[in-house]
Amino acid sequence: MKGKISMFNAELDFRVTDSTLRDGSHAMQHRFTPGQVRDIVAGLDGAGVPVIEVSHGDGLGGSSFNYGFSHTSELELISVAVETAKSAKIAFLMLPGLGVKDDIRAAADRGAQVCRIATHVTEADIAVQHFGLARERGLETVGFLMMSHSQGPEEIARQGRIMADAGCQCVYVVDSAGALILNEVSDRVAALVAELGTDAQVGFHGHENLGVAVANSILAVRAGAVQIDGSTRRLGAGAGNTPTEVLAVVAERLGYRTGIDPSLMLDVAEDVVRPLMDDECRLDRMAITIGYAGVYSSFLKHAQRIAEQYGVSGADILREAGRRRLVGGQEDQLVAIAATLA
Ligand SMILES: C[C@H](O)CC(=O)C(=O)O
Ligand SMILES: [Mn+2]
Repeated sequence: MKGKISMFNAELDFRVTDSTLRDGSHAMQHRFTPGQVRDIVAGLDGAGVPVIEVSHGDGLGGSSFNYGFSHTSELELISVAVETAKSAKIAFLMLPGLGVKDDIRAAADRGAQVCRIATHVTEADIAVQHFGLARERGLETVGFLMMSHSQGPEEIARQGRIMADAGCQCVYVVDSAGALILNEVSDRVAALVAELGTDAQVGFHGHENLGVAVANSILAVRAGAVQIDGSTRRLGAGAGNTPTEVLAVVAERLGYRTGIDPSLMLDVAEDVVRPLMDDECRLDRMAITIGYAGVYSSFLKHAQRIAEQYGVSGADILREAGRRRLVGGQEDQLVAIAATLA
């Protein structure tokens, strides 16, 4: 089933999905409460953010010993988000294998409207049946090619074609490691745009580990991306994501229509999200090392904890993880690296 696109961006130059309540879950060690979800969704919705993603940081089914247990079940959080949002669509993320098809059904039953399915950048084929199911259920579909820095434009285009042919309506270049810099984003986005034509849209999800997430996002738009992810106050894995409030201001300055009111967005960042954050998402030695070494951003909290347990350098663990080209799901190997270093 090809993903003929509905014109959901007709009045926007690009559509922002705010991932505070999903990617930010990594930074909050998956401890979001129903009250926090209600406050953040109300704020983002009021500021005009069109799509809000809610899930465990590692997607549906992520709550586990390996990834960290959720404070509140993500299905409950999705219900709260759906009840609270007046205009915004609620999205969820799932990684095939971590989540299963019943999770997609359950999220749809709770009223979520956008299904985002993430695979490692070379493994789009594991999501084929999930895109099919999501389309059958009338969900809008998005495909995440994670760790996109690790493959060149040609391979990204090939993997995007697999997703689009399976029913994915927007394929994202996902800079999971925050390792891509400027033209490295444009080249990948442009290759997807050329491959997919009108079969599917193209999106970009950035991380701030090398300090260029907003610039990367704008370059993605210039290369043809029409969906861009952000996270309020950058709350996300590693040094966090493209800050939604900055993206809203920069977009307005550049004349792009996002539907987001920058002033209201600044209020949400400062008055709603900042007070509930455990800590700022710092652009420090470990976060920068993640971008530099090309490591999955959500390894940060795991590496910090394991470094302390073993009395070794967190940055050394991350450098070795980059050398071994670890991918999401291999969090346990950080322990093996720490043990060797110790
Ligand atoms: C499951 C990951 O956290 C998805 C994501 O946001 C990324 O790869 O980046
Ligand atoms: Mn991310």
